Amino acid sequence: MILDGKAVSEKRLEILKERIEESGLYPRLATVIVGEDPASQMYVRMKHRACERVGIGSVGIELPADATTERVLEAVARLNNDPDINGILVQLPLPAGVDTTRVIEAVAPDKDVDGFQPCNLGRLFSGTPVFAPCTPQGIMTILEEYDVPIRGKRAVVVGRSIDVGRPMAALLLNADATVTVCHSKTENIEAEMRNADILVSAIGKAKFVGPEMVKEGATVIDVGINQDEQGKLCGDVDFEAVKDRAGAITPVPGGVGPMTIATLMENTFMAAKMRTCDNTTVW
Ligand SMILES: Nc1nc2c(c(=O)[nH]1)N[C@@H](CN(C=O)c1ccc(C(=O)N[C@@H](CCC(=O)O)C(=O)O)cc1)CN2
Repeated sequence: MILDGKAVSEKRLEILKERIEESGLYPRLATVIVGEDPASQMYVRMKHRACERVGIGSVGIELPADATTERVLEAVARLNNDPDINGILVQLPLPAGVDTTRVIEAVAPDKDVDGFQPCNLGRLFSGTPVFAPCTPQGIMTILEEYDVPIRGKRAVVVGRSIDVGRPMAALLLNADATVTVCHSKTENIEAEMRNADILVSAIGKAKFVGPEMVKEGATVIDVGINQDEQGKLCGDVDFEAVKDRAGAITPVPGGVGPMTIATLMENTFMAAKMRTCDNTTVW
């Protein structure tokens, strides 16, 4: 079975559009991009287009590649204090000269629709998430939409990044999976991966996952955004080689990527709703 993230994202965006209309709210997202990385520019454009589609206002802050950490922190502080902004997203990766940790930590937790701020990651790991990072939360939505069983299953997450691997492990654990996180120092990684009922690959190595690493019938989730030898977009999984062994698999493109953006829209609406509840939020 192909897990069609594009189709799921379309469905979720349509539902969200209706909910936003019914709410009478006009949520607003601010994006911050530093530098001119073409891929980051494309993702930010996609986010603004999605905002327009569902009825979320958006503003884009563009800073030059040589912006200092202080300059980026100033922009974030201004957005934190702007009562018209519900969600703030700092597009990653930031240029090498900018301290990513300081910038992420500076985002107000109740506007952190990316879910990377330590308060939000802490809540996620304590089992009481507010905003979960968009890519792993989008994967949970795909699993839910396709009724993939999680409780009691063995899940293996390959990659331990703050934006995908670690929060993915927390979300699967919160859903009662038995979770293993593998990384570059894991011994006998293939044996770990072959144990997985749900295998999530987020390592950024083109076609790294072959059929010999996949248990027959496993659900395989590919978070990779890589280029193959011909420069064509491909995932971490060798899709053609693995698809007949897997029980279910996400393609690249059209799998996890579109869900990242749909989830960002959902998080932004949630931020706007939380603000209107009592103007204090859970923080
Ligand atoms: N602040 C953030 N930065 C980054 C995040 C994030 O969640 N927050 N994730 C990635 C990039 N990303 C969104 O920012 C993203 C990546 C891919 C896609 C997507 O829909 N991809 C399409 C293919 C598009 C193409 O043609 O290249 C797909 O997979 O079908 C959306 C968003 C890193 N930075």
